[in-house]
Amino acid sequence: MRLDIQNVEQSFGSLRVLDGVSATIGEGSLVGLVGPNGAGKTTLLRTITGGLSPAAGTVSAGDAAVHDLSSRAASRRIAVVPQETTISFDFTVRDVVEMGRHPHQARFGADPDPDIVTEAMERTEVAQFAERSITAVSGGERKRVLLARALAQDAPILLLDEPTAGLDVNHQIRTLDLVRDLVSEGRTALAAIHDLDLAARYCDELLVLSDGGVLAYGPPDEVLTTDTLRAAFDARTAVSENPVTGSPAVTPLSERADERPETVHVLGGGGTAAPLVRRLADAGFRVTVGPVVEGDADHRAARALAADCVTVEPFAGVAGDAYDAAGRLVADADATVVASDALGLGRNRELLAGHVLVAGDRTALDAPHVAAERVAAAVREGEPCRPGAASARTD
Ligand SMILES: Nc1ncnc2c1ncn2[C@@H]1O[C@H](COP(=O)(O)OP(=O)(O)OP(=O)(O)O)[C@@H](O)[C@H]1O
Repeated sequence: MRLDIQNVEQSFGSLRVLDGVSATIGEGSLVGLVGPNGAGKTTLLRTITGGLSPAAGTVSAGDAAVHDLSSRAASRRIAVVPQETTISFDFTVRDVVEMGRHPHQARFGADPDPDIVTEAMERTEVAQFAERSITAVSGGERKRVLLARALAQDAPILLLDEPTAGLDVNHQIRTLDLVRDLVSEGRTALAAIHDLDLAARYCDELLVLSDGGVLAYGPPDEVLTTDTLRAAFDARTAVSENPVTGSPAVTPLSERADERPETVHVLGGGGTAAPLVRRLADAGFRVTVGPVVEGDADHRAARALAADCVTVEPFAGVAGDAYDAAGRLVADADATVVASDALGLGRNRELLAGHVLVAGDRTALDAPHVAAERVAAAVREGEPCRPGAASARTD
């Protein structure tokens, strides 16, 4: 069933939290709702379920406007796993999961499908403590019980508010695997997820909420860019590819860039530049890189940091264009670092004339923090450039 959110507005007193949010979640897809604290994710989820009436706009589940439905009818279409998991009454786990069946029960009739409760408990791995009081299970277990309740509700649309928060790594993965299974069975899911890497790995699309509006909505690898993350979270990040899952991986970087407006150019090759590039970026420098071989570790590090980078084809050698482009980056940089003198300076010697700081030997590889500190100190002192001293070392 499709979920359609059209121009939804929501305010608390004078605080405008949602300011014209629109998105369509297609049937059978899992969309991750991401955004900074206070962006309005929970408010949007509560508005979709009918828990809050929108100040303006509409939410449709399939062909019905949710806010025109009775709460029973709405609950047959949309099930929720809330963020707040405190349940203080002394119900058993099974009682709580059975509550999910209310929308399907006639007032004095039997549940038309009682097995669904057992199945929901098995799928969420809570059956083993079904008869225990809900007050006597851990926070993570309670979260899974609430997921079981939502499954028992057997609604085509599933909303999840931080389904993995407080879960151990094993149950984070199992929970999202289960949500993925539910989606492949045809359910439509919208899940607020703070962990961007998990969101990118599991969701078909990400909806980035920021300042009450939709900042971006699309496949994770299109949405998770350093620019969007800066705009949404006001954070400096590197976006790379998770080597195991192939999905985007977001690494937040420290925010010292403003204190260090200098640019450092790194010359490397064969993976020698990557450790230093990361360290320098983390120390707040703007970093440029190259020439490096297309697709190698140095190139991947530069791409993850959205750093200006000159690349050459594998085995092609550095051709004139790449050489000139690298020359421009060197000329624009406040300092240039040769990550490893194993490169042999060769033609680079010309490139570097007047801009040289050689990190030297294996320091950049084996102890990038030492090399980065050295570069930082030299740049701070303003004397990294000894004209023509291409072979000068600081180690
Ligand atoms: N009942 C309420 N009364 C007043 N303000 C509220 C209420 N509920 C939420 N807010 C405010 O609305 C804004 C959005 O809150 P919301 O919980 O939707 O954000 P969120 O994106 O889910 O945040 P988080 O990532 O921290 O869970 C926040 O500034 C919050 O303080």
